[in-house]
Amino acid sequence: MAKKNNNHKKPSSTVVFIFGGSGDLNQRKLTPALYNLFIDDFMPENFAIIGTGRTDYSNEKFRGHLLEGIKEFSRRKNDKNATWENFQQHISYLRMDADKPEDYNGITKIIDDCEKTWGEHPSVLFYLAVAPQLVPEIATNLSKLKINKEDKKNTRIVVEKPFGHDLQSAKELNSLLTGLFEENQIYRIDHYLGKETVQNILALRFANALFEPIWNCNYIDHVQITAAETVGVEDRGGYYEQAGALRDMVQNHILQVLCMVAMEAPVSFEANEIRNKKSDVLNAIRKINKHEVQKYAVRGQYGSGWMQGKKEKAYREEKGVNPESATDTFAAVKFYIDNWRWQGVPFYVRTGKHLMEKTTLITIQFKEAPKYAFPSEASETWRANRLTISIQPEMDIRLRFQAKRPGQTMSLNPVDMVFSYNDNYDEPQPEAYETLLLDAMMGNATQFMRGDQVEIAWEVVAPILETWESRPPVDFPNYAPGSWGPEDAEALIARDGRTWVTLPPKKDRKE
Ligand SMILES: NC(=O)C1=CN([C@@H]2O[C@H](COP(=O)(O)OP(=O)(O)OC[C@H]3O[C@@H](n4cnc5c(N)ncnc54)[C@H](OP(=O)(O)O)[C@@H]3O)[C@@H](O)[C@H]2O)C=CC1
Ligand SMILES: O=C1O[C@H](COP(=O)(O)O)[C@@H](O)[C@H](O)[C@H]1O
Repeated sequence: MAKKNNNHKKPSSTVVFIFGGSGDLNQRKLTPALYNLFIDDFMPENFAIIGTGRTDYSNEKFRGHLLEGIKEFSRRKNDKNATWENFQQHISYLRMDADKPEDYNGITKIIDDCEKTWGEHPSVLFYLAVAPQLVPEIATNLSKLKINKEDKKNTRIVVEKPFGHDLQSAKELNSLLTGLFEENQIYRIDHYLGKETVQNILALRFANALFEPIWNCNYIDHVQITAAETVGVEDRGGYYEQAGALRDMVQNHILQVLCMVAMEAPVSFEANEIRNKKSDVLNAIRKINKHEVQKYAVRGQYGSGWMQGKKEKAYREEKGVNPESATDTFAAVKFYIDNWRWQGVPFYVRTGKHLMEKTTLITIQFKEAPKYAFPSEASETWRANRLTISIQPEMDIRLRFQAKRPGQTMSLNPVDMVFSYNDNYDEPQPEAYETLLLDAMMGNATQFMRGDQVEIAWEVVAPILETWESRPPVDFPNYAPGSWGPEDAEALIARDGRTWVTLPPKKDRKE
């Protein structure tokens, strides 16, 4: 069991304002994350969490609403206890309408009160957990506050996804935000970057001399990234109709993960150094010609059907969804990165709702061993050297290689060497939002996206989006819930003589 390093820094005195305090994201993710940081002693001695919204909550009712969220959604399902009693005293609610400039006076008053009580000037984090159309109004009003004028260094704004709807709107939003704030005040969040296993990609690659020499087109045949979900769109049909799988997952989470796999070695973990290296990858992704979209990208939409013993509705029957919707609930794309390291190596990515398994998996498929002396009947499996990085729900890394099966004949079969987080570390893994909220409070923007990255990522998917929008699908719905998506997604990779990799069911895995 690996030993825990208990040396940690804490943020300085901080006031966290959560716009959308009464909303779903705060109840499910943000407050539970802050509570876990409190339990783990990462919160500063002086801190205040202020939820905002138009709902008429008293402080007490608001705290009760958040406690319900902790009980239901936190990795620590805490009942009312002494820790909660202590934590909740830091929480209050500010009723305000984000569209009314005069309501922002309440924010200044709270900051001034905290300063007086704590005897020091606090850092301020504005977390915008609201629909994207509210962001410009809120950001404009916040930029005018005294705190932003007097202390830009310690005033930060976190902007939730979606960051724009397309390249043009992302550019407009960037231009608005960077006109109001310094770039280093803006934290564009992508929660995948807060996942332990995603952050570990850099450790795996750059803290070991073992992998880096073979991490290139000389040794790697191809890379796969699967981000599959078993859930459908649930109650988010209204949002999802405007988004679709390519916008919701590929433009942000999957491209960010791809950057972690493909980037060059950073010289430091400074925010701009990491972001520069990621931007280099995004810039090197080959732009898909609109007339070739069909060759490189596949879209799908789930129909109705039985999944794990339950009858699931078709996407077109979900609440808030157009009965003739052309929105993609599945997307698969083949990317190429045109640089020295990755020339000719395809990166196959796929994501979708109502797929067979909840799994986020990265596969690094190495090339075949050079022609060797073993008789051809020794092995049925070619390309046996493979590294699979399970991001979630399992958290492990498997290195697959050939071994001789015991016996009198030379018979080879692939075996797995496994590193599992659970077997190696006894402390629980922090959730992504814990890591990212702590980083934002500490002023560490390394795992947040810079404006240019978001724009390049939109440029990468733009030809696909535009082609799909101009040519409505003729075959939707085209996959059944509980499958691995449309057949065309199998064809996308099979045409190249490859197949999608999934882990065997847990019960059949040899750990
Ligand atoms: N929920 C999730 O799991 C995820 C959400 N996100 C993103 O986070 C953001 C918020 O999502 P979510 O929490 O689900 O949305 P909700 O619809 O649950 O919450 C929206 C919030 O905005 C507030 N609000 C709306 N209009 C106003 C206004 N005029 N003035 C003040 N407050 C207002 C609402 O408060 P009130 O009604 O009290 O005014 C409510 O607190 C979205 O951008 C979403 O894409 C991102 C990843 C996951
Ligand atoms: O941002 C989003 O991510 C979730 C998937 O997140 P995960 O951490 O559970 O993998 C996805 O369900 C949602 O549609 C999307 O907006």
